[in-house]
Amino acid sequence: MAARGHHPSPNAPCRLALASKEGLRRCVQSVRVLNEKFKANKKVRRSLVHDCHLNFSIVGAPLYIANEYEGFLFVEGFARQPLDAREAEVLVAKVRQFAPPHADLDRLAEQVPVIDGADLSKLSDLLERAAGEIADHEAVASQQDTNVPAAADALNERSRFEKIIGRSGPMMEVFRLMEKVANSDSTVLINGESGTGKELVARAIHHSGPRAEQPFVVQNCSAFNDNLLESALFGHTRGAFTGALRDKKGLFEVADGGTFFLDEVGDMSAALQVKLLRVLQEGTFLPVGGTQLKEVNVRVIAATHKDLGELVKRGEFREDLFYRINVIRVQLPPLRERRDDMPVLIDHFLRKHHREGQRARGLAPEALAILGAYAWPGNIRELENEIERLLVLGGELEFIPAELLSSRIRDAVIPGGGPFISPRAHGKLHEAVEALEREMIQQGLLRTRYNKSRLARELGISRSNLILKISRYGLDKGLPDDEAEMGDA
Ligand SMILES: Nc1ncnc2c1ncn2[C@@H]1O[C@H](COP(=O)(O)OP(=O)(O)OP(=O)(O)O)[C@@H](O)[C@H]1O
Repeated sequence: MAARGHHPSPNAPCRLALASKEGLRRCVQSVRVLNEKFKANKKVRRSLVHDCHLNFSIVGAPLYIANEYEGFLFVEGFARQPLDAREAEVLVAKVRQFAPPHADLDRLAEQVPVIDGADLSKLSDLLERAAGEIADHEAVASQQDTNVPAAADALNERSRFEKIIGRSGPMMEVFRLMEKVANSDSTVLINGESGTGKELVARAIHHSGPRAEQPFVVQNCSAFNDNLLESALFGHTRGAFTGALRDKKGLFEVADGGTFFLDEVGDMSAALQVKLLRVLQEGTFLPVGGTQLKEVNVRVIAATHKDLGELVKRGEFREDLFYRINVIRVQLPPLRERRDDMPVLIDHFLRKHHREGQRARGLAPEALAILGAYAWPGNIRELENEIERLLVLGGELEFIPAELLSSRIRDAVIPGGGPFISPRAHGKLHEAVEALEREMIQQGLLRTRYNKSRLARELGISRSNLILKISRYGLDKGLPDDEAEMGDA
């Protein structure tokens, strides 16, 4: 609901930090923390304020419809008081991690909007009132449609891991293991290349276990330098370092009662590995600059694309920590080892990214063949991005043709980038001639933007003959109507 859509902030530091994928991820993650807080405490019906990874504030009001928490409305990207020199320096250092390499970071602090005490409480009231009005509106709407609760029940009855798509042998293994670990509290290590769904699996384990109503907190251990990561994970006390103007809770505290997903755990420094081991063994930690141990009850799910066993051998990862987090290991197979899942994944992403007015029902056989032969270094994330792109470019066609695939993918499968006409030196002559004819017509249709009269002229055949061939080769699926034909028909 309210927290689902995320739009670039007009605030300059946020905009720069949102320029990178990691920056966007961290921003979404900061907003999610507020969501988790609301979810964790259903008694909170007023606005809450939370600091994001850039130390800006986010104020959010929970949205309850028929007494069910549905999300929250929020405003983000402002400071509660003008930044002092040290805070400005910290801001620049943080933004630099995410901003494009040559971005101008001068005078960044001056561009931060400030919403102080009185205005902040007005803003909070406004958000609460807006949430109230949405709830009232929804209550009226749901009275008009008594079938809505039944539909919601039907949805809940579907598979526990329904967001994770896959039917291949390796994925069925993963689901079996997930079923086993979901109800336990044991630490889980998820191993897999980038984009194989590690975070998705961690979320699903959390949401199908007893901690589902508690926070799910994510931190990527390679996103920060050591000091910032330590402070993010364990918090700090006022005065712990220059610029630490107040006590700050760490994410382990935020995750208390819930699950902490530590991504890229293999990138943690030796010092932080010691602290993590202590939380795992004793449930306690010391905030930066603190003298009093804090106690938490957090389930840790760690992930890495690295071979931790190998890191242990090289002395880069503590052996005792390795054994502590490697209690249950979920190995996520790369896409190239589960090609049986490609059709269902493609179908899933076509539905997921379908926009109003698009007709695409699938990909043309050539496109599927090329996707099936590609090595997918970026795994499912890369496949999802490609399908989203194809829908933008060819969504108005019923079957998206291979010509619209990214040249990166086409070139990797067919060196030289096509065209897709490959001479056949064997087999029946009439079959080879037909294959060539089909390819020429298909590519011609794309080249002429489906102008059959022009293509018929180019091919030296009559328009009616071309139409017959188009239908014979099944190339009419997704073609615009004749009347809509553009150009000189
Ligand atoms: N089996 C799957 N079914 C549907 N979507 C998937 C599946 N696996 C991954 N995805 C989608 O692919 C994208 C990448 O997944 P995710 O972020 O979980 O991967 P990751 O392994 O954690 O990546 P990284 O290591 O780069 O952080 C997400 O949009 C996710 O929803």
